[in-house]
Amino acid sequence: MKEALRVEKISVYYPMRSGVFSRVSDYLKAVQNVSFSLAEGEILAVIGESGCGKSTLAQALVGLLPWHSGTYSVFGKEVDVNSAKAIAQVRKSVQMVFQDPYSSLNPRQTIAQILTYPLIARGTSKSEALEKAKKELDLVGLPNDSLSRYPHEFSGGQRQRIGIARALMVDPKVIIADEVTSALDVSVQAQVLKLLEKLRQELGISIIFISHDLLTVRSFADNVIVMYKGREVEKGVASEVLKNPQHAYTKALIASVPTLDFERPPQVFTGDPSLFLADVETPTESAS
Ligand SMILES: Nc1ncnc2c1ncn2[C@@H]1O[C@H](COP(=O)(O)OP(=O)(O)OP(=O)(O)O)[C@@H](O)[C@H]1O
Repeated sequence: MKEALRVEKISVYYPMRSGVFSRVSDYLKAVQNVSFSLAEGEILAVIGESGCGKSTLAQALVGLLPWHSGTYSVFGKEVDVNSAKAIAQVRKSVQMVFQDPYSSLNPRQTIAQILTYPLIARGTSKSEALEKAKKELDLVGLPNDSLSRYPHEFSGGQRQRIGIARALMVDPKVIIADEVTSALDVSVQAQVLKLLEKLRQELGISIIFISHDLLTVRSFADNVIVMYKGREVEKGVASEVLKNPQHAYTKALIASVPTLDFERPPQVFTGDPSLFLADVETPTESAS
């Protein structure tokens, strides 16, 4: 299968500021040396506890955050990760759908304005953009009369569909879905997952699926990366990693979801958390 994305050793740091002049005094190393490859039509899950760097990774992949280091290729073409402009270009083929369907849509804009903006900004005519918006609304299962309505007139699941339709407006090859179901009811979650699966099947779209929900990841994703404190600790076929985890942290993560572990009774990890990183390469680069 063709490779959609290849990321080698991406690191993303947040500057920490202190003092009267708000100088950068240190860096928070939110993502450190994470590598992966994403094939066309693949669903790759990224899991790990809150704060482990999943959203930071996602945002860096679409140029919303600067890279500290690493290399990036998109459909075989190397991207200059030191150029914010070059990474922003990636958004022509890599689109992000955000966690919160309530705040990710501008409440003052109609759905028509929200959907057509990315195309009109690129020079497409209004009528052509509107035709495309109707097509994408149809694909995500919303009626055309949604176009004249505002985000508050829709349910959470419908808003998430609108978020997905907005991403689809530029015909992306990859969608990064950052916790797209976590704000939704269970039954609505299933509908959104079904929609993502349809996009993969019908359009061959690859999906990076960021989630806390290990049960969903086990059934939905092909492969998984497990992150802990900004680093990858384990990766592989999702069903295998979640059935037979090798790393102490993955085991602990799974143990916190007792229903996932059919073969062993529910257990709580009581070991030293620092052991999780014992077999992970320690980065040597400096933030300066
Ligand atoms: N804008 C920011 N400035 C400084 N630090 C940040 C910023 N955003 C996130 N962080 C920190 O970076 C680390 C990684 O955060 P991130 O949001 O990527 O984690 P996450 O795994 O997506 O968490 P969650 O599952 O809760 O969304 C955390 O320590 C977080 O506090």
